[in-house]
Amino acid sequence: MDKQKELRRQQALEYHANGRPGKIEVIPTKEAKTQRDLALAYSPGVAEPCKEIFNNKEDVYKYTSKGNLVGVISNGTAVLGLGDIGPEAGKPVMEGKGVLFKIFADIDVFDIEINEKDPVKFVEIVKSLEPTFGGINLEDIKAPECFYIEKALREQLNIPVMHDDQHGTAIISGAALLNALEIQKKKIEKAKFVINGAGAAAMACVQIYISLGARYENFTMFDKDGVLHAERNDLDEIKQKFAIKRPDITLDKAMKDADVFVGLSVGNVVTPEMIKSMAKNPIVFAMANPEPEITYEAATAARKDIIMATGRSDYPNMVNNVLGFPFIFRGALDVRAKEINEAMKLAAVKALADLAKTPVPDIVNLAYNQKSMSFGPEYIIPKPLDPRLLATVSPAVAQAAISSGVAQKVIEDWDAYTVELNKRLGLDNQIMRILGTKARRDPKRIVFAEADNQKILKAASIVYDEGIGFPILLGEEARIRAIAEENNLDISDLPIIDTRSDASEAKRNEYGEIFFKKRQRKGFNIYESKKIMKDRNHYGCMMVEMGDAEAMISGLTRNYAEAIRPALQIIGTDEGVKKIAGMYLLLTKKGPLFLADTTVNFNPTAEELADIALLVAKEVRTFNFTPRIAMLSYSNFGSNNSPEAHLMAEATRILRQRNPSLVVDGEMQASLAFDKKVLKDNYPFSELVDEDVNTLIFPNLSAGNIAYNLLKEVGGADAIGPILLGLKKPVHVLQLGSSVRSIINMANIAVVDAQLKCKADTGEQIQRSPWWKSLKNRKK
Ligand SMILES: NC(=O)C1=CN([C@@H]2O[C@H](COP(=O)(O)OP(=O)(O)OC[C@H]3O[C@@H](n4cnc5c(N)ncnc54)[C@H](OP(=O)(O)O)[C@@H]3O)[C@@H](O)[C@H]2O)C=CC1
Ligand SMILES: CC(=O)C(=O)O
Ligand SMILES: [Mg+2]
Repeated sequence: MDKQKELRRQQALEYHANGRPGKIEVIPTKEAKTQRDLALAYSPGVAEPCKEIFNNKEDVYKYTSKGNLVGVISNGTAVLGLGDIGPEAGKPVMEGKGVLFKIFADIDVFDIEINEKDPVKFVEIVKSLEPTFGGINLEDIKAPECFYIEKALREQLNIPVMHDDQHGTAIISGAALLNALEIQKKKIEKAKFVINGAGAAAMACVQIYISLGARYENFTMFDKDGVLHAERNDLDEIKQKFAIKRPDITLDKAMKDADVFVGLSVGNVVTPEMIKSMAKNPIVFAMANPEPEITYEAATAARKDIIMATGRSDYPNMVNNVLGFPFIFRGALDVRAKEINEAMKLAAVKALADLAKTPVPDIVNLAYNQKSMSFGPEYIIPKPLDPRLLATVSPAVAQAAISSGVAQKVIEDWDAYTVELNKRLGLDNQIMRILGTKARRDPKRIVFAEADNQKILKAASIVYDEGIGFPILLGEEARIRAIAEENNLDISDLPIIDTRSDASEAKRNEYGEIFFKKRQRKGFNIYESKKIMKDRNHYGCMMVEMGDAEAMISGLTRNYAEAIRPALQIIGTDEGVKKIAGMYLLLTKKGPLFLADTTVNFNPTAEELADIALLVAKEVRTFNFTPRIAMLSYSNFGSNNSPEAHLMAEATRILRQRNPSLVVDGEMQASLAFDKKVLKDNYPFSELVDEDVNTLIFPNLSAGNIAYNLLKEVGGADAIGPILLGLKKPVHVLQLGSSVRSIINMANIAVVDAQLKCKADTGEQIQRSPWWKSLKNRKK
């Protein structure tokens, strides 16, 4: 295994093993702290809902989590393309599906791995679980058993049951196929299909293609034993429908002049020659996971007129059932559908296909760092990070359930339903995913000034491996290599600069002279200016200033003020900015919150507080949020006459004067900022009465710093920062004790910041560097 693959393997294992093993946990939805809470949650209080449900079974939806709980159930017989690896080995995938259900559609999941291959017994087991679940998503169960299992469960259960590998895949690939055919100007009735794989996913796909207009006689299908032909006596009823008369057809013969290839089998079974022999404007969906039947690179190199899709997220056109199951179940659960029927599946196909043709919103372009993604060969289906999927696919499915008579609950107000869906999604959990994707589209060079720190080095190697940026490591080479070796980190592609070494002397002198010009009347002579370049923070900032890198990350082991000073001396503040400030982004249950100043200014004046708020507002907008600012205090709108309360009232006044369109109010208590009812009842004049506050400005550094630390440590919020605001170029200083994860988050933010600030620098210099070439090659 090459080193890169080994690293990824280790990271995946570490990801799963770190902290609480696995990827999911159960969290109570009700207060369960006091004796009273416990008496309600459990005995004696719990007996009351029990009795209600006993009298009326339907009330189980009212008093328990059943209505939002899906069972992801597998016996591990066809796990991804890994085959029959058993229920325990399949559990990480099932937990993963649970994660996707939650983050994309706010559906809770119990993953259930069953040690039973006998389909009849399997059905009995799953059937007995009906009381627990609002729906059942069967996963990674091999064909042909899965067909019997799904059919039997659908017939016998009163809750929606869907085998994801069959219908989830069929729905997504059906939508992608319709759009690909349209772009390639082909008619589905006439298209010739080659299907490799005749298992769960493939059989459902071909059946949906038939419902969409494809003809049986235009299919040539293969399984492990070759082409499905009439003389074979091992074909079950479903395979027989696709059997052809010619037993001598091989995959390469079948591919000649085919319009569409669909792979749902195993990786690397299709050659470039086969792709070359296909008809004009071919469509290739190589969907085996994790290795497709042919790589994206090989297929697109073989044909320029191809539309190519895989099941992977790292290439254009990801045709993967993740685009379906969360949203389909959301719609089905919300109308308490008894089943997921053909009408609902076709509604999902149409909704997905149509969504791809509508203008892509900024947030999706931002996520994929595209100026304007639009319907075409590299965008035939919406992106999984598209926040519109939930509010588009789920209502279509719900509507179809209602019209086809399987819904037990009717939605009257569709607008309100859309609002509810969007609320469920919450932009907060998307924000880092979006920033990560954006960073990866246009990675920048990041100087890590303290690369001889184990956490930094680990983060840097992940930043490189994930394509977020190109780390340049500052520090003593032998020491850095030893740490890498000890931690099994591959840093062979990363440049290391020892700022103290003789080899760096020329550069030190060059930077020193420039530094001297900047600081000669501020206490530095030429000798000191050159000498100070031995300091990694000075050297790193000079690299950013001179365009030898686009961003710097420092701190962690240092005094904060000391780490910022070189940035101020060398890079300086943005135009019009008098003072820099520090902000934290906290991902809380109430959504993302931006807090300032948490890091830099001890006791700002009212003018300075207004400056800070304006800097924060600008940054918040780069995250694609509209800033809605509360100026915090212990006083509400003049309720206290102290100088501190006046300070925030005055800062609010100045802010309004400087930017009348800004949504801001204060001074106010933090609790009031989040309690719209109390705000409305008592202060109906406030600008924030109908607003969801997302930005908090604190009266001084103590308050800001204490608040973010409490939110992080006690409130369970994820903290990202400190994000330095107001510098001309991105330099970020880590807080002592930052985790590897938060260093990576900072690198993401630094790269996105650099994309905005250093547009001119992404040229030749990066492209010439060996690590850029190697990363590009890996991504191809
Ligand atoms: N992108 C996506 O969204 C999805 C992708 N998949 C992928 O599709 C693949 C199949 O999954 P699934 O249908 O659930 O599994 P199944 O086990 O039900 O089906 C596998 C099928 O592939 C056939 N097969 C195996 N090896 C070959 C080969 N060398 N040439 C031709 N056919 C072969 C098998 O043949 P036989 O019938 O003779 O055993 C069988 O028909 C997996 O790689 C999976 O990851 C699955 C679901 C969704
Ligand atoms: C995507 C999926 O469900 C599979 O590959 O099995
Ligand atoms: Mg699957």
